[in-house]
Amino acid sequence: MGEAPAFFVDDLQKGFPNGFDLKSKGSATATVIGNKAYLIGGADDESTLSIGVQIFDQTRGELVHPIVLGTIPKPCKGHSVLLLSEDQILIIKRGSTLDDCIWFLEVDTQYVREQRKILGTEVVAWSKGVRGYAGKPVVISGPSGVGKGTLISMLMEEFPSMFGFSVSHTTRAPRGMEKDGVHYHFAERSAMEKDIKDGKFLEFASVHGNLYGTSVEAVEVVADAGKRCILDIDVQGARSVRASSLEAIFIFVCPPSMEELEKRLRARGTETEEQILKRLRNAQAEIEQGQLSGIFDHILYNDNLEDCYESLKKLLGLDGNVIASPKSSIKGVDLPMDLSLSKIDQKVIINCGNPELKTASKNLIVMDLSSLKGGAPGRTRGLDFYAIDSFSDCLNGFNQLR
Ligand SMILES: Nc1ncnc2c1ncn2[C@@H]1O[C@H](COP(=O)(O)OP(=O)(O)OP(=O)(O)O)[C@@H](O)[C@H]1O
Ligand SMILES: Nc1nc2c(ncn2[C@@H]2O[C@H](COP(=O)(O)O)[C@@H](O)[C@H]2O)c(=O)[nH]1
Repeated sequence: MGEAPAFFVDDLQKGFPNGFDLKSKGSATATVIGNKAYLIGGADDESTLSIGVQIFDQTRGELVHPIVLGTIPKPCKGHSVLLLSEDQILIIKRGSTLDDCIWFLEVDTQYVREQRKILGTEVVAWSKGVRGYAGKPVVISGPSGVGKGTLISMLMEEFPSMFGFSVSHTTRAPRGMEKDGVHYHFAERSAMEKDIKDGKFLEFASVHGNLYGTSVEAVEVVADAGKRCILDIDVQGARSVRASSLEAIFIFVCPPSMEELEKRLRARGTETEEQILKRLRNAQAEIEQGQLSGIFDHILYNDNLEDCYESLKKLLGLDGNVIASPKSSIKGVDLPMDLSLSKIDQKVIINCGNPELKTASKNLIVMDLSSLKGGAPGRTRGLDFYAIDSFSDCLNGFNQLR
């Protein structure tokens, strides 16, 4: 037998701890984890309600305003919460489409703990649930001129619906054909430094005299499109991502020789002589680190471009046996304003209680937590929904799996 429904979460909303002013018009929810109550929501006006987060520390009797990382959900007309674990709260936006209704507030995951240490204050992080089964992000590193950009362009051209490029920020000047927002977000150093301080970057590094970095948003945008994210970053950046909680595949691209690397850099014709020399000086150390640091899962040698591209596809599982993503069962539904949530083992059941639910005669929508991957920093991938007639369908299905 599976477990009985854990609880109906809306009950939580009735019992705020005493001793503080919630400043809400009755739309906020409180979820208690240990000695902390996470207060989510608050009124902007009568119709749309922003989803702010405050923490009431019951031990100290203090209301804390945490640093909130990740993209904050857009205001909505109301929300429901469900405590998933000691480190994560599920938020369902009422009256939203299934593509924008599932959000996770991480309160004590590995990422949040790391950020709390770095930022020295209370931190929470949002991660939006996105549909689709895109694989782990792919980090590609290697010395300047080795051909990373060329390989990535080939991949994106052959598999446009599968991969999306993480557009980095940089303080370097654009090259002739480069477009802001496409190749890079070209940024002022002071603005970028402020954003780094505010926790908006997954990683950053000083490379060849300029600042480069991957914003959390850059990775989220790709996941929102249901695509697999590709990051073209230097070895220091790869090291930071490896140390972070973003699960990724790490690939290092090596040149056949330093002479060939120099030839490619010069032939590209995008750098001054001084910059070429700087990049070549840095290349030697990067190649050593790439091969010996243990950061990378795979090393590719880019001698012949076509051969190297074939090897890249092979290690990404793209050599002819592309597995089709499972199709989501429900599409195009708007969740009603009036819903309740329950949890049976790894399944969250959204009770829409509305026979006029547009897609189906069924009022119970199931979301399977066991298929979820990723999380902050970035999106929570692998979201899928299906409809059932009754709670017993869920229990039966669950029993059959055992
Ligand atoms: N296997 C190869 N053989 C010959 N030329 C190549 C090969 N791969 C890439 N190139 C060429 O080398 C040059 C550098 O490639 P690319 O710009 O992709 O390097 P990169 O690693 O992205 O560099 P950076 O880190 O500076 O952005 C380009 O002109 C590209 O056409
Ligand atoms: N750590 C990071 N490194 C990055 C990022 N974006 C690019 N890069 C690396 O910088 C060098 C130089 O790039 P170029 O476009 O000026 O030739 C190259 O090795 C890139 O991989 C980033 O966001 N973070």
